[in-house]
Amino acid sequence: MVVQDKPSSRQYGKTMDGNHHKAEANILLLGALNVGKSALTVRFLTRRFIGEYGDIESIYSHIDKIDGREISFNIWDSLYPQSCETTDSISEKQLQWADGVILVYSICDRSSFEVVRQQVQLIRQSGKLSANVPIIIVGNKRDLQHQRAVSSEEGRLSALSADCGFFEISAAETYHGVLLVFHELLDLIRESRAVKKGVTGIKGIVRSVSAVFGKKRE
Ligand SMILES: Nc1nc2c(ncn2[C@@H]2O[C@H](COP(=O)(O)OP(=O)(O)OP(=O)(O)O)[C@@H](O)[C@H]2O)c(=O)[nH]1
Repeated sequence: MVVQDKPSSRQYGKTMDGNHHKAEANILLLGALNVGKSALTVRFLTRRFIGEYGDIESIYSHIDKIDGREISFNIWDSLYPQSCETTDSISEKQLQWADGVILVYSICDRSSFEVVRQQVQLIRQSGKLSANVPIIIVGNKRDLQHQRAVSSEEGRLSALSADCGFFEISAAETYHGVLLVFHELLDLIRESRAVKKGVTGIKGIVRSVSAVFGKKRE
């Protein structure tokens, strides 16, 4: 694992013509304070849950092998700005950098769910190219059922209405759920790149048909 301390679009972003010449995905994690963004990142990178993470904003680089192919993940674990209005909680630079976004809330913290709802609107209504960026909404801390403040249905519906993927997971309890989130986002990123190039693979067609007929994808 290589820890990068300074987000840099020159180092990790797309090339000047917007193409990626190697299998690389820039993934931006957003969401309110204390929802588990760092826990998710560290779980994905190390398979471990260490409990306390500190307030560090970093880009982590990690190479993974998926279906026999090497893919380089760059993960921007962001800090929710405490002093800003929610409307300023995502920077232009972050959105330009990101190939895909994971929006995290805690199922026990209603206000963190509202932050995600605002952030998804902010992205989708930005009127920029990045408005169509693939997004997955994640309800974390699923292990804390007794403190649940947001139902699964509500989370799922919000995601559906903004054309986002949706997962409920516990970064504390399992690695598998976290892995699924990143792999699903990678699939969406690949589809989005194929659509931009005018090529829609069989998987994309299956997804479109599934969406029309309401088949669950999880
Ligand atoms: N029970 C439970 N606790 C979790 C889970 N994920 C994270 N936590 C705890 O929630 C707290 C916040 O986790 P972080 O990963 O630091 O959250 P963050 O969103 O990165 O927080 P900031 O850096 O403040 O923005 C820590 O005490 C974690 O141990 C989970 O799935 N279940």
